[in-house]
Amino acid sequence: MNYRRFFSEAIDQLHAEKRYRVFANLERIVGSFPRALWRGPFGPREITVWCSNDYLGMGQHPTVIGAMQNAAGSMGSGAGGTRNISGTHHPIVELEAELADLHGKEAGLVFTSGFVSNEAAISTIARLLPNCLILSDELNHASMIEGVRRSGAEKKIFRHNDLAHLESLLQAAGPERAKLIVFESVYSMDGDIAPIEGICDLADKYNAMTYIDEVHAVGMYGARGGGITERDGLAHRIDVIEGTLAKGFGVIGGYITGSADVIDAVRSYAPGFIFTTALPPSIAAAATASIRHLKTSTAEREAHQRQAQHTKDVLSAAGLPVMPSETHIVPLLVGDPELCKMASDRLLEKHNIYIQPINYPTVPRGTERLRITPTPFHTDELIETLRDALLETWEALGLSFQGETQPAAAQSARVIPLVVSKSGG
Ligand SMILES: Cc1ncc(COP(=O)(O)O)c(C=O)c1O
Repeated sequence: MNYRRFFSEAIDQLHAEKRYRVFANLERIVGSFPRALWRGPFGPREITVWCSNDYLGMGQHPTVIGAMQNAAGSMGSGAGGTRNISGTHHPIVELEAELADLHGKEAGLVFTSGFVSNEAAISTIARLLPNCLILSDELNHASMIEGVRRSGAEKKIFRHNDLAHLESLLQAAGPERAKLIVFESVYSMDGDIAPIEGICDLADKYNAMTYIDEVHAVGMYGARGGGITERDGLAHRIDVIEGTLAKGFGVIGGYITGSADVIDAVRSYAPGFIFTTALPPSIAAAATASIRHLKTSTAEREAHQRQAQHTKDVLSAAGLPVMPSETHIVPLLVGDPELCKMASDRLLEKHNIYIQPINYPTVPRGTERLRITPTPFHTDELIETLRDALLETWEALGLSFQGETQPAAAQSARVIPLVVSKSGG
C-alpha cells in the first residue's frame, strides 16, 4: 500500500465533501475578550470572537488567573504522574470535593477533559453492569458515543428528547435487565434542553440508571452554577452528573459526580482515568477558584442570559434565520456546507468577526449553521455590529432570510417566526 497516497486521498475526500477544516489561529489578550488577534494570511488583525465556549469569560477572570499563577509558582507546571502514582495533589482533591458539593453528590472525580470523562465513565459503568442496555439520545455528543461503543454493551438510540420512544425501549428491555440512560441537559448545536424530569420519572418506573452531560450548562444555570439539574431541582434524581471545566468555568478538564460507590468504581476500573497523567495542580486550583466564584456571584450568569437574549432578539428582528433555542446558544441556519464556510470566511475577512461554520457530521446535512455564542462581554454595540455584518453577508451570498425557502433538510429545522422585515432592526 502507498500510505502517503492513502492519506492524501483521505484528505481530498474531505475537501470534496466540504468537510476539510481550517483553524483560525487566534491570540487572546487578557482584558480585551471577546476581542482577539487573528494571525491570518495578512498578518495579525484584531477581530471579535463570536463562537467561544468560554461562555462567561472566566478564562480571563483575575481570580482564576491568580489562582493558576499562585499554584504554578508554588507547585510547578505538571502533576508529575498518574493519579495512582504521585499525581494526586491537594488542589485536585479540593476540586473534587468542590464539584461534589456543586451537584449535591457524595463524590467527584476529575479527568483531563470532558471528552475523556464521558468516554471513560460511560464505558466503565456500562461494562461493569452485567448485561447492560444503554439507552442513548440520538443527538448525544461524540464523547458519549465513544463511551457507549467502548463499553461493548448493547445500545438502543432513542429519538432526540422523545420520552415516548424512550419508554417503549425501556419497556421492551424488561424489568430485570440493567439499563443506563445517557443524555445531555443542553444540546450544544440547537440549544434545546432535555425533558430531564420526564427521563427521571421513566428511570424510576423502569429501574434504570441515569447519566447526564451538563457540559454546556455548568457555571451558567442554577443558583450556584450547578447546571440545569440544579436550576430545576433535579440533581438528586440523577445518578451521575458529568461536566467540563473548560467552558463555563474557563479552564480545562472534565469530571463526574455521583454516589461514593459509583465514583469509586470508575476511579478503580476506568483506563481513561488510571493510565494517564493527572491534571496539573495549577489547573485544578484555577478551576476551583472559578467554581467558587460562580457559586456565589450571579453577575456573570445574569449578564450572559441578558446578552444571549438580546442577540437573539436583534438578529431575529433583522430577519436573520435564528433557529429556536431555549438557551444561550444562538444557531443561525445556512443549510449548505459551502455557503456556510463562505459566510464564515466573509465575516472574518471583511468584517473582522469570527464564527466557525458548523457542518456535517457535527449537524445533519442541510442544517449547516453558524453557531453564535454571546458572552457577558459582547456589548450591545458589538451585537449591532454583528447584525450589520450578518445582513451584509446574507445579502452578498444570497442566503435565505426568515420565511424564505430553505434547502429541504433545513426546512425541518424551524426558525424563530419572522418579527419584522429582513431590512428591519
Ligand atoms: C456535550 C459535550 N460533552 C462533552 C464535551 C467535551 O468536553 P471538553 O471540551 O471538556 O473535552 C463537549 C465538547 O465540546 C460537548 O459539547
